[in-house]
Amino acid sequence: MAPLGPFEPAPRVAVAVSGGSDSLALCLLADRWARARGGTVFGLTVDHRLRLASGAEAAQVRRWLATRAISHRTLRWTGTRPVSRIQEEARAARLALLVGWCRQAHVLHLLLGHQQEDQAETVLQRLVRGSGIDGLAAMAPVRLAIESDGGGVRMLRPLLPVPRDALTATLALWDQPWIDDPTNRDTCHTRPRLAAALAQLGPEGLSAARLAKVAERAAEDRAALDGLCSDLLARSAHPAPGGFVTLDRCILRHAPPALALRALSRAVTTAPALLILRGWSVWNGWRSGCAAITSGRQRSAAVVWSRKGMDDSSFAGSLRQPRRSFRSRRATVRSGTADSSSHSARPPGRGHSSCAGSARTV
Ligand SMILES: Nc1ncnc2c1ncn2[C@@H]1O[C@H](COP(=O)(O)OP(=O)(O)OP(=O)(O)O)[C@@H](O)[C@H]1O
Repeated sequence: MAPLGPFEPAPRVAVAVSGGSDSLALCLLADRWARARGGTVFGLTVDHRLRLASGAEAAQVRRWLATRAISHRTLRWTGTRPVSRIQEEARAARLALLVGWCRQAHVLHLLLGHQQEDQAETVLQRLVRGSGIDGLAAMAPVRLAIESDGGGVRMLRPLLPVPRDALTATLALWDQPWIDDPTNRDTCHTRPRLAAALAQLGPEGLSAARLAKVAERAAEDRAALDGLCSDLLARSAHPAPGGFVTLDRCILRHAPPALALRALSRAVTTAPALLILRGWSVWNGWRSGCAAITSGRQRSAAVVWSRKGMDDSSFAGSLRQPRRSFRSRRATVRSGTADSSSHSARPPGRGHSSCAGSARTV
């Protein structure tokens, strides 16, 4: 696994502790690691207030950590209870609370307790969705959570290669009980069903360790492709008048399609305005600021306009391309392709955030 550091000399780290075996073990292990370096651990428990027991569980975690002289904070979710996608909403709210606390306390590292089985289930989930290597790379051991003001927190998952059994054994050794959340076994939820599927395939040789290895390899391949993609963008992007960036279609056209699409996808997600088209063609040159690459095979494509340059990570820019030009260009694309998307009927500058969502799937 990639190194989790760097850490400051006396590291101050927060650990997200639900009270389950994984995050509790992580908190105790992190505490030992930090103390040995003169650092401090803060245990953070989010009380989602979605279950009756959640307040009592947070208080229990606090007591357990207090006996080991580990600081603890309970963060309460005060938002209105969502009516649908409760798990996703709760996870998003939890991360926002955890990252927000770290920012305010000037803690740079937030540790999460996902372990090998969690990673394996994520890989299975992505396989079911038909993901490519980006999806199969599953959860990253290190991720930056960047907030709107540009500040950020490093989210670390040190336990991804560690099997759950090793963690429960560690807790048993230290005589530390944990909270057993029955919803983790409730087959109404996807993850317990995936865990059951994984267990069923055990006799065929499939294991959490193997699936976690798939994720690790996919992450390595993705990193290599990302490097090639950066080279390709550096070679194909040229500044154009008016603050635009033009992507050189010849260079993109001669790149392997998977790489060219990745480059376009990267350009789309870093450009202030974009539009999705479909078909198979590569072209550019519309008012010096437009480039497109599309793939019939993947049925997705992107047109990128950038006023500020390829490195601009904001979607805030507005686009004032004349509709007429857009339509005529769209006709050109259609004439050379088998398919055209309803997205393409959207004039530039309108609703580009929905296009942004599609762009990530490019
Ligand atoms: N209520 C919470 N408060 C703080 N952190 C949480 C909470 N719920 C989950 N986490 C963090 O997210 C990680 C993954 O969440 P997940 O729902 O898979 O864990 P869990 O099964 O509830 O608990 P554990 O992973 O500790 O056994 C946890 O290991 C923990 O670091």
